[in-house]
Amino acid sequence: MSRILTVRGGVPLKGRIQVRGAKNLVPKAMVAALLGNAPSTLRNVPEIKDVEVVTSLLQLHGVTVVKDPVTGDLTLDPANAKTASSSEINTHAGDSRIPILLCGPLIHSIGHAFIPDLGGCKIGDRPIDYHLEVLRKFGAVVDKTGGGILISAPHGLKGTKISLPYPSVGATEQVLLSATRAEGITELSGAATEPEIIDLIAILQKMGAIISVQTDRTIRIEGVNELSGYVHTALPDRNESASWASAALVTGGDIYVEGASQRDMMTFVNTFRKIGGGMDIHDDGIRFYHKGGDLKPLVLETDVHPGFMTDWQQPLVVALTQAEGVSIVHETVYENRFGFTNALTRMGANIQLHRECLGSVPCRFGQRNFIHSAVISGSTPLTGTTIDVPDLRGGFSHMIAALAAQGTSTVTGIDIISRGYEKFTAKLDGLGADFDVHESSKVLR
Ligand SMILES: CC(=O)N[C@H]1[C@@H](OP(=O)(O)OP(=O)(O)OC[C@H]2O[C@@H](n3ccc(=O)[nH]c3=O)[C@H](O)[C@@H]2O)O[C@H](CO)[C@@H](O)[C@@H]1O
Ligand SMILES: C=C(OP(=O)(O)O)C(=O)O
Repeated sequence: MSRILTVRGGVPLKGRIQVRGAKNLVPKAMVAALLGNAPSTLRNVPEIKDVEVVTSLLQLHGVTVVKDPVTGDLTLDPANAKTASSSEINTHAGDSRIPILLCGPLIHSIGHAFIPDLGGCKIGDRPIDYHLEVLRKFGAVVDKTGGGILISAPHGLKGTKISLPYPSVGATEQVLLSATRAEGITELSGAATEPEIIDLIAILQKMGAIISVQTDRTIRIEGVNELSGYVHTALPDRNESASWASAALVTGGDIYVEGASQRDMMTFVNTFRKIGGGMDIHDDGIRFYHKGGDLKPLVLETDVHPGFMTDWQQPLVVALTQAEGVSIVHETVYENRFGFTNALTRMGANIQLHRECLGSVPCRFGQRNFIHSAVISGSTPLTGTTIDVPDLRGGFSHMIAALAAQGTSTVTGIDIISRGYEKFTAKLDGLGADFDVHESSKVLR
C-alpha cells in the first residue's frame, strides 16, 4: 500500500538533519563483499530501499547479512555463496539498478549470474549496452533469451582493454568489480571518476586489489587471485545533502546538513553561492540557508564529475523558480530528466522546455529530438496542487515545491522517495514542515 503526503506549504524548513552513507555507494559496497574470502563490515549504512533490495538479493545468493541493531552497520559474509532461484531473483525485477553489478562478483564466486530486469529512475532509456559489452570483453557469455539475463564465463574472466564511449558510472563499476579478480591486467579508458567510484576503489584496495587511477580517465587494474573482507565507512550522500540544501533555498529556510562533505560537493557549493544561498562549511557538515533578499538566476549544465551532478539538477530547478530573472539549464547526462517540471508549471512556475542544447557542453542529445534544456523565468509564487511523483529526485523536488507553495498539496507515490532519502518524513518533521502522511484513509503521523 502506498503512502500519500498532505502538505500545507509556506513554512520555512529550519533545523538540523543527518545524512548518512551514499545511495550510490552503499549497495555497491555490499556487492563488493561477495568478492572477499572473509566477512566485510560496512558502516554508515542508511535505511533506504536500495539497501533492502541488495540485502535480499545477497541473502538469496547465500550471503549472510547481519545488521547491528544499534549502529545499523552491516556484516556481510559470502562464505556460503550459492546459486539463487531465478523466480526468487525475479521478485526484484524493476526494483533498482544495482543487480547488473552483481555479474562480476557472482561469476567469480559461483561461476554465473542471473540478473532480473533493472529498475531505477525513468529519466531516459538507460540501456545497459556498455555493461554487457564490458562483460563480453572479459570473456563472459550473455544470454537474454528468458526473462532477465543469464551471464556465464566458461573460461573465467580475463583482464582486457576497454574504452567506454561515455564515462558511465555503472559501466566503470562493472569493470572494477569484474577486473579485480580477473586473470591479468585490465586497462579502462574513458572511465567515470565520481566520488562514489573512488570510494568503491578504496574498498577494493582494502580487500587487496591493485588499482591505479590516472588523471586522463584511465583506470588500471592488476587482477589478483584472492581478496579479503573489508571494514569501511561509506562516504556521505552528496546528492541527499544537495537536495536538502535546495530545500533550504526553496522554502526560505536554514538547514544544517550534518555529514555534508565539501570535498565531494565543490561544484555544488560554487553553484549554491552563485545563486545567492548562504553557507557555513564545517568539518562535520554544512549549514545551507536563505540569506533573505533575491536569489540570482543561473546558467547551468549537468555533466559527469567533476561537473554539476545530474542528480542535483531537479531540486535546484525548484530553487531557480524562486530566483529573480531567467535561468537556463542544459541536462547532458540523461535525455529525459525534465518531465517533473510539468507539475511545477501547474503550480505556477514559468518553465519552457527545449530540444536544442542550450549550452556548450558536448551533448549526445541535441540532434536526437530529446527535450533536454529548460529556461526558467522567475520568481513566481507556487500554489499547492495534486502531484503524483515520477522518480526519486523528481519526487523530492515536488515535495519541496509543495512545502514552499501557498495552500495545500497532495503528493502521491512518495514511497519512491525512500529509495534514496533515509527517513525523509521524520527529517521533515524535525525541520518544522506542516504535513500529514496517510495510507489509504488512515493518518499515520
Ligand atoms: C545507482 C547509481 O549509482 N546511480 C547513479 C549512476 O547511474 P548509472 O550508473 O545508471 O548512470 P551512468 O553513468 O551509467 O549513465 C550515464 C549515461 O550513460 C548512458 N549509458 C549508461 C550505461 C550503458 O550501458 N549505456 C548507456 O548508454 C545512460 O543512458 C546515461 O545517459 O550514475 C548517474 C550519473 O552520475 C546518476 O545519475 C545515478 O544516480
Ligand atoms: C538516477 C538516480 O538513481 P538510480 O540510478 O538509482 O535510478 C538518482 O539517484 O537520482
